[in-house]
Amino acid sequence: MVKIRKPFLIANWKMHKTLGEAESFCRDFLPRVKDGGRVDIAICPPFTCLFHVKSFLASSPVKLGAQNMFWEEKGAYTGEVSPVMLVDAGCELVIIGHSERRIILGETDAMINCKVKAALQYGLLPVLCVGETLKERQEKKAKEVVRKQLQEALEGVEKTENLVIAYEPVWAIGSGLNASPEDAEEIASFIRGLLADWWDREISSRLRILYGGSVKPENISLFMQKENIDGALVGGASLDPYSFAEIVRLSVYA
Ligand SMILES: O=C(CO)COP(=O)(O)O
Repeated sequence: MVKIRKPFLIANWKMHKTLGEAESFCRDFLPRVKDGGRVDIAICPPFTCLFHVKSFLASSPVKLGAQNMFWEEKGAYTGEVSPVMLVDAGCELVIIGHSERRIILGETDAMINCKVKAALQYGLLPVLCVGETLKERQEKKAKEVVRKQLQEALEGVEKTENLVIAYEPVWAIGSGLNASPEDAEEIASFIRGLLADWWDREISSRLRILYGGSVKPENISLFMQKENIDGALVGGASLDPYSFAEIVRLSVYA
């Protein structure tokens, strides 16, 4: 199948890696992904490693991203990091609304909406995460939940191509239990349909929708073969340079 959208593979390291470990990853990973023409690749390290990782990415096609940010430019917000600071550290993208932040840290759809708007305002590509819990899936509410999360996150956001949506069912994250490629495709296609209704079909057909949740070299091709899945947001398997490089390689040839 020929897709018009370029595959996008994003490593979300979550709260893993010291400076030394990040450096060692870069030394092993970057020589394996020299050809950036056919796929977009990004690494999202913890804040403490951003600037250091950027120094290794200078001559590579790999982009730098953050895992979160606050929406204000500066001020008395102890512990927060602003979009301006992320751009300054070399970031091009930022993950917003990850389920771990929603569930463990109490992030609301309204906060996520502020973050999406701030990312766009400061020139960062928002990677907006949505996805249902196991209970919601069992109650057949997956689409309803995803629709509400998307609607609230994009409230007041002008139609734009500078957006990536990551469908990450909560029960598939870090569990080893990936969603079936068919279930993931059903939701990805639902998301594309919503964006076509809310914005327009042209923009919606160009937006990249990623799947996330227990992606590994053994299953990436199955997801990439689906019409509406344009890549993956990878947690655990992105911590190992060889496994993430293999995921990138397989995503191009699926
Ligand atoms: O949360 C994820 C990526 O953001 C997925 O994590 P795992 O790949 O470890 O399941």
